[in-house]
Amino acid sequence: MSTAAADKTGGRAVTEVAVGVVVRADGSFLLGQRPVGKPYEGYWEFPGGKLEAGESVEAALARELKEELDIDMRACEPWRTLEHDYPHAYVRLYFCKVTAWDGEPRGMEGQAVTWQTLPVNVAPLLPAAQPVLEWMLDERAA
Ligand SMILES: Nc1nc2c([nH]c(=O)n2[C@H]2C[C@H](O)[C@@H](COP(=O)(O)OP(=O)(O)OP(=O)(O)O)O2)c(=O)[nH]1
Repeated sequence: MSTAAADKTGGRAVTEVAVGVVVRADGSFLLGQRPVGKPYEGYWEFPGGKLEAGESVEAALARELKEELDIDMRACEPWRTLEHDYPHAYVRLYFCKVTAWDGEPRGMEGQAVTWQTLPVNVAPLLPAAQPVLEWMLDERAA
């Protein structure tokens, strides 16, 4: 018998993803460009990646930020969760604000990285990264 969850995901497993909104004191935030060979290559995204088995969101994010950007995360605060149905996967994204880290971010996988403010001047963004910009605008207006 199908359940609501199975209907929503089309019977697929949910891919859980830890995503960092890495924010500097001046409000600028980091975007990276997805490397060649990944789904949506060339699209801009917030840094992060899939949780490994048994891994917490925070541990996954710290690992991904080290692997992708060579920074050591020091402070991370869970922010919002978003689900998105892509052709390649049904994803659940755990967005966290990262406000303290050691090191200077650089693209360790050959990807471009950029500090941005609103409105961003890069495109396209991943479909499930776009709402983050609206959340930031909402917070700024509050
Ligand atoms: N990092 C990140 N992923 C996002 C964002 N928005 C969004 O829909 N996603 C999706 C795209 C992918 O389906 C998934 C992340 O998986 P990924 O392939 O980048 O993860 P990974 O680095 O662990 O990949 P892998 O090469 O190890 O398989 O989440 C975002 O802003 N940042």
